[in-house]
This record gives sequence, C-alpha cells and structure tokens, in this order.
Amino acid sequence: MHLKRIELHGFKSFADKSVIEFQPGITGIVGPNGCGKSNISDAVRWVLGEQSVKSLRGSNMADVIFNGSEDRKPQSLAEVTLVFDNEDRFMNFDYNEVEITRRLYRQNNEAEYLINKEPCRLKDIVDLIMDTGLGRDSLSIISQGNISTFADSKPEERRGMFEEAAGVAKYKKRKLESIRKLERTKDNLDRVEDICLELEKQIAPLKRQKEKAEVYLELKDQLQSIEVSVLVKEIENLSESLKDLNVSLDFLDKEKVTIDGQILLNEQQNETLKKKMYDLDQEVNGLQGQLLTAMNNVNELETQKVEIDTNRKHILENTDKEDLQARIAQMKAILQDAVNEYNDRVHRYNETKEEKMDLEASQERNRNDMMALRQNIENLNLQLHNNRARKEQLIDVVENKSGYSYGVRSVMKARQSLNGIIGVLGDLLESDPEYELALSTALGNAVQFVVTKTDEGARDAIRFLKDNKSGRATFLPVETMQARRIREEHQVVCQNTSGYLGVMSDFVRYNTPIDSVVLNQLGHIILVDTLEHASALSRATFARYKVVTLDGEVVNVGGSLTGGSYKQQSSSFASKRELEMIKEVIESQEKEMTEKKSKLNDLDNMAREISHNLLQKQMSFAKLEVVVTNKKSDLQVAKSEYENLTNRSIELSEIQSGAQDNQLINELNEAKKRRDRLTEAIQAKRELRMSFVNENDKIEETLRASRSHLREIQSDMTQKQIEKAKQETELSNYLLRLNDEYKMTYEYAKEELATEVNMHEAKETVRLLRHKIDSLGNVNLQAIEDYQDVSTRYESLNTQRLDLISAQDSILKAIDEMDEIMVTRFSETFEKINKEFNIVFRNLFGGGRAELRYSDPDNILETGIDIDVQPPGKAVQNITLFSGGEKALIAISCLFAILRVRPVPMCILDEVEAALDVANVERFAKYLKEFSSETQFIVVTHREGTMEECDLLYGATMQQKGVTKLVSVKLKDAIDLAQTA
Ligand SMILES: Nc1ncnc2c1ncn2[C@@H]1O[C@H](COP(=O)(O)OP(=O)(O)OP(=O)(O)O)[C@@H](O)[C@H]1O
Repeated sequence: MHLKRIELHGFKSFADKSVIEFQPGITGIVGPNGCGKSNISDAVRWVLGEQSVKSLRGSNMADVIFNGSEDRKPQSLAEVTLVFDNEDRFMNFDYNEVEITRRLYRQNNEAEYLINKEPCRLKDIVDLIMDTGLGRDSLSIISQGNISTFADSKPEERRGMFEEAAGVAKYKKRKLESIRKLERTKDNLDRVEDICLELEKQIAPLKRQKEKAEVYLELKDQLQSIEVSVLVKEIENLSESLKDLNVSLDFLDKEKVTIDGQILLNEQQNETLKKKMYDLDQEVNGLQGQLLTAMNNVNELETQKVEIDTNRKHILENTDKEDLQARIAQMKAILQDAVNEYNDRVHRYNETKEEKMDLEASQERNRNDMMALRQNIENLNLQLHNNRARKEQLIDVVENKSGYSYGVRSVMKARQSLNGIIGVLGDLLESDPEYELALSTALGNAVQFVVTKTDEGARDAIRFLKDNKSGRATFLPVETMQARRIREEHQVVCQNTSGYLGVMSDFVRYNTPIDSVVLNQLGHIILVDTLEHASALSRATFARYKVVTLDGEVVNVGGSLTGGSYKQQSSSFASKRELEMIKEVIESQEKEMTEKKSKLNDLDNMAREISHNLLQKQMSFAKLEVVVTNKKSDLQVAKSEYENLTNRSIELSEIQSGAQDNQLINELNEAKKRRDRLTEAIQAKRELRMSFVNENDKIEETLRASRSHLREIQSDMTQKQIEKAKQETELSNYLLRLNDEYKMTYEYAKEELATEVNMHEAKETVRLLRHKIDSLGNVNLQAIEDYQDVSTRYESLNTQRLDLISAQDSILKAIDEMDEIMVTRFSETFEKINKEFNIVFRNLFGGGRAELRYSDPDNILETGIDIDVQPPGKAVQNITLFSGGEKALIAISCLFAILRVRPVPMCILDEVEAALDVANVERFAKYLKEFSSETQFIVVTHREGTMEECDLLYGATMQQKGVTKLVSVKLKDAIDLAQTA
C-alpha cells in the first residue's frame, strides 16, 4: 500500500485545485520558507482524522480554508482527498484504490467525510486506517517539532508511539469501549438492585395485607348473604309504618286547617269590635274635652258675672263722671305735647345724623386730595432734582467748556491776558433748532476753533499754549480769513435742485463782526433736506462742495458720504439751547412746587377743621340718641295713661246703660245648655261601649277553647313527624347500606337475594360477623392486586439483575484478556525496538550505546518510556541533557528503530533532519533509502544530502502571491530552490 496522490482544493495556501502524484520510494518536497510545504503534511493529517486545531497550526477549524491573498478572494470550502493504492489489501477494504476525502464549509463550519466518494462518518475513516499504522499517534507524520519535543517529552507522552508500533491501539480502544460498557452495565445493575431492594421491602407487608384482605372478603360474603335479607325485612317494616304515619298526619293536618280558620274568624271579629271600641273611646274623649270647655265656660261666665256685679257696684259708688272727662282732656293735652316733643327730637336727630355723614365724606375726600397732592409733590421733586442735575452738567459743558479740548479751554481761561481773543466759534454762532444738527455737522471740528481779531493775536495765543504746555488749538483770525462761496453757476444749479435749502452761512446768527470767519467756514457748505437730495446736488455740482442734510448726514467734497445715528445730541448749540430750556423748566417747576405746597397746607388746615366739626357732631348725635329714647318713653307713658282713662269712660257708660249685663246672662244660659247636651251624648256612647265589651268577652272564650285544641293537634303532629323523620332516616340508612356496602337496590335485593329469616337470630349473626370484620382493623383491598404486581415485577427484575451480573463478569473477563494481550504485545514490541534502538544509535552516532526503559516497570499497561544514551566517549546521560542536534539524532534513531520493528506503509517526515550536521544528514538519508523499500517516504527538506537520496523531487513555489504551486524538479533545481529558502 502506498499514497498515490493528494488532491487539494481551497486547503490553506492551496487555493487552486492541485494534484500531487506520489510513488513508492522517497519523494522530496523542497522550496523556500513559507511556500506551503508543511501544508501538505497538514492536509494528510487532516484527512486522516485530525481533530486538534493546534496540531493543524490554527486557532479554529475554519483556519484550514484558504482565507484569501492580495489578489485572491477567500474560498468557501476546503477539500482534500488522499488516494491510496490498495492492491495488496493492506487496508482492510476490498478495493484496489481507496480515496479518503474530507471537506469543510466556511459558512456553517460543517464537515463532510467520504470513502471512495461515499459519505461516511469520521469514525469510519479512523476504523479504516486503524490497523494500517497511519493512526494519529503513529509514525506516519513526523515534523521537526515532533522530533525536537520527543526528547523533552515526559516518558508517558512517548508511550503513544510505542503503543502504535505494538498495534495495541485497537485493543486500547476496545478496552475503553468495554470499560464504558462495564460502567453502563454497572449503572444498570445498581439501578436494578436498588429497585429490587425497594420491591423486597414492599413485598412482605403487601403479602400480610393481601392475606388480611382475603379474610375480610370471606367474612364480607357471609355477612352479605344474611344482612341483605335482614335489611330487606327492615325496609319493608319501615315502609309500612311510614304509610300509617302519613295517613294520621294528613288527618291531623286537615283538622288543624279547620281550627286555624275558626280562630282566624274569631280574631277578625274581635279586631272589628276593638276598632269600634277604640273609635267610641276617641269620640268620648273628644266629647269630654268639649264638656270640660263648656263647664269652664260656664264657670268663667259665672265668675265674670260676679266680678261685673262687684265692679259695677264699686264704680257706681266711687266714680265721678265729670272729673273723669276733665282728666281725659288734661291727659290728651299732655299726650299732644309729648308727641310734639318726640317728633321734634327725631327731626333733630336725623338732621344731625346727615350732617355727621356729610362731614365724614368731606374728611375722606380731603384725605384723598392730600394723598394725591403729596404724590404729585414727590414726583415734581424728583423731576426737579433730575433737571437740576442736568442743568449742572449743561453749565459745565456750556459755561466751563468741559466739552472743548484742553488747549481751547486753556486759551479761554487766559483770554483776558491774551490779545484779541473773540471766542470759540461754536459759542459765537446761533441758529434755529431745526438747523442745529446740520450746523454742527457742517462745522465739524471747527466748532472748537478759536476766533481772534488778528493774525498776531492768534500767534500770541499759540505761543502761550506752547510756553505753558497747555495743549493745542486752531485759531481763525477775522482780519485774515478769506470768505469762501458757492460759484455763481453752481448757485443756479442749486436753486434748481429739489431739496435745496440754502448756503449754511445763511442759517447762522452772531453778534460780533466775524463775517469773514463765518463765510470761510460755512459760506461754501450747502444745506439740503434729505440725503438723496444731497447726493443729487453733489453730483450736479461735480462734488466740489460739502453738502449737509437737516439730519446731519454729509456728502463730502469728492463725493464720499458720512451719516448714521448720533449717540446723543452733543452739539454745543444744542447744549446751549437745552440749558436755556432747562432753566425755564426748573423755574416753572419751582413755582409749581411752591403752589402745590401752599395748597397742601390749605388742605391740611381744612382737614383739621373737618375733624373738629365732626367731633362736635358726633357728640351732639350721641346726646340726641338718648334724648329721643327718653322722649319716646314719655310719649308711651302719656299714651297709655290717656287710653286707660278713655277705656274707663267707655266702661262707665256701658255699666250705666246695662248692656253688658244682659249679654252676659244670655251667654251663660247658652253655655249651660251646651254642657247638658254634651253630658247626655257621653252617657249614650258609654252604654254602647259596654255592649261591645260583653260581645268581645264571649268571642275570647271561644278563641281560648280553639287554641287549646289546636295546641293538642300540633303536639300530636310534632310527635308523629319526629317519628316519621326517624323512620325515614332509618329507611334511607338501610337503603344506603344496601347501596354502599352491597351495591344493590332494594328491589334487586328483594327479588334476587332476600330469604325468609328469623330476624332475631339473623341480627345476632350480623352483629358477630361485623365484630369480626371490625377487629380486622384497616383492610387494604388493593393489596391483593398490588401484591400480584409487585411480586411479578420483582421476579422480572431479579432475572435482569442476574443477567447483568453475568454480563459484567464477561466484560471484566474480556478486559483482562485485552490487558493480557496488550501487555504481551507491548512488552514484546518494546524489547524488539529496544534492541534495534541500540543498533541504530550506534550506527548513527558511530558507537556508544542506547537503551529504552520503562518508567514504571510494575505497570506495563500505563508505563512511560525513558531513554538512557551514552554517545561514544561520553557518560550515560538522560536524553534531556543532550544538544539540539544530538537530541534530534537520538529521536531519529528511535524513529528508525520503531520502523525496523513495525514498518509503516507511508511516512511523512517534515524537516526532521534540519538540526543535523552534514555527515549526520547523509547517514540519515542512507537509512531512509534503506527503509524506502518497505515504507513510502515523503520528505519535506532543505538539506542537500536528503535530496540526493530522493527518487522524486517537487519544488513548492508561490508564483502567485499566497498561493502554493508544486512542480516536479531535478536535483539541481531542488538544491537551488532550497538555497533560496
Ligand atoms: N488558511 C490559509 N489560507 C491561505 N494561506 C494560508 C492559510 N494557512 C496558512 N497559509 C499560508 O501557508 C504558508 C505557510 O505554509 P507552510 O508552513 O507549509 O510553509 P513551509 O513551506 O513549510 O515553510 P518553512 O520552510 O518555513 O517551514 C504561509 O504563507 C501562510 O500564510
């Protein structure tokens, strides 16, 4: 068996589909670093089932898929196929050629495995190659890394290689499977034993319960056969008795209804009588009330009569009629006086009240006026204060020239000592307010120019400023200043231009003779109304003149424009005018203030007067209130006395005429008649009521008899109903027992089972049976069934348990056998390899000796492998103590020793000889050659010595960046290629 070819597509740097053909013997793969040589051994390893991404030099499995290069996009799938020649059936597979394929998709990380293009599982591939020596731990793929770590590995890590060589891997795998099976069997056995134990615990009590239940059922059968008959008989007897009871109850019920009716009738009669008696009582009460009133009336009238008689006698004896009339007349006059006085005081009272209210209103008005006036004065005061402050500011500007420059102020201060100073131009000129802004604009800085009479005066002043370091100023000497004017032709143009108002010098007034100065400064400046007109006029006069507007905008000579808003009106003309104005305002405000203060004084005096008057009025009003009350009471006394006297006069007249007497006697007779009528009516009603009382007594008698009879009937009925309820309960209990205990109806029991029994004996038997059943205690009828179930289950599980024990024994036996085989095979192979190792070592090292050792000789199944070597001329040392090259050579010795004992069909050696010196490389290559008749070698190498022994050489290149391409090369080219590495 040998590897015929590898087909790669999308695997690592093999982006394109590549087919690498191999043949028996040694195939060398050479090429520069990083060109993808080792990716070939990765590909073989991957197809043979490698699952460790670390072994494949990646961080996850998708790293094996071509992930793109500068010019190539990544691939979505990696696929590698190994094609083996199997004509010798070395692989246990009945085909001459065996293709093993592995694929991996990037998108879902899904893997696919195929054997001869048929999908299969990874396990199938692993099983297929298991006995071929191509397994994971075999020597089929050995890299430089394996070689260098061989020496430094722990003894246990080296064991895999020896196991593979001894062919114990499959036993190991089987043993592992057996152990797993054993564990599963043990688990099952434990589970079954647990259940058995549980069931054993249940069986004994269940058996006891079952036996008890069977006794119970037996007794229950006996009981049923007797008790059913007893119950049927009882039910029959009770049914008969209940029938009789129902008949008696019906009869009693009817009788009760009759008596109830009678009682109801009597009660209604009684009620009617009572109602009548009640009505009569009400009527009698009413009549008695009337009688009482009538009797009182009679008494009163009789008393009056006695009083009248006594009074008449007294009056007639004591009263003088003429004297009475004189007193009435006198009293009438007093009364009239009292009325007049009262009315007079009331009138005065009302008048005073109105005056008081008027005064209060005046006081309120006065208060409000004063308050308003005070507020007014305060406001005026504030304005005055502000205006005075502003006046001070303006005086400072206008009179103290604070707005002027230091030089101008110095000159003006010293004007008396200087020669011919007329004044500051701004102070000398005046204009109407509407032209002030324009004038100020027209003058500009010239407003501060100092006008002198002569040139000499100006020079003197300049000298003065200079000498005293008092600033600078500009001087306009009247004597030398030249007038400047608008040319005539331009004057014509101006007059024909709209908005033209005149030449600025025409809009100023001045008292001193300074014509030349005024014309010099203003005679050539034109005044117009608006900026538009100013621009038009400037254009019309070729921008020769300065044109100003009323708002202070300017079109300068040459045509430039100046304008905008002023922060505040600050021209000296305006200040002067404002100062005059503010002085007038202050004067008028001061006058107004004096007037207002005097008015406030008047109001204050008035307030005092009102307060005084109001106090007077309040006091008068309080006095009058008392007087009116007194007068009113005097009037009432006089009135009452007058009325008494007039009443007495009328009374006297009536007594004398006798009218009063006759009327009283008539009234008394009428009252007596009424009293007698009422007494008769009351008597009649009382008699009628008596007859009702007698009738009522009779009905009550009947009622008492009826109620007593009714009570007897009710008591009888209650007895019978209790008896009936008792029997019904018994009956339903019997029926229930039939139903509950024997699951049958009364009809069924009577028809099918009941027999004639001696009730006494039967009841005794029932009692005894029941006693026996009760003494059984709790009975679990389910136990019979449960016992059956549990014991059947127990038997089945017990059988399973025995089967599992026997299976466990078999597995243990098989494991022991496998262990035995593995120990034998391993130790035999180990001994052979050990022998060969010594020989190969001596050949490669040119002498010395080497030995393999078990690290744990007592446990051959798990022992690690230690190596002791003694190169020629050196002491025995452990492998870890040698140089890199020596370690590699020892590892290679071991490799060849294993190959001698257990040749593998194919072996990939990836730069294993890289660390050897030239002489050792040659020895290594010779060994390869020696083994190549039995083993196919694929050698990734950079070493010439190795290349020389190769039967076929491939050069790996990356003509396209990042993509590996393999081409067949001659030895010379191969050496060149390796040298570019
Ligand atoms: N998934 C991948 N896609 C594309 N290129 C990959 C992928 N995995 C590895 N490579 C490339 O493979 C190259 C390494 O290949 P390899 O290790 O086989 O080189 P080498 O010829 O054995 O080098 P040396 O002689 O140095 O051992 C690197 O260039 C790496 O970029």
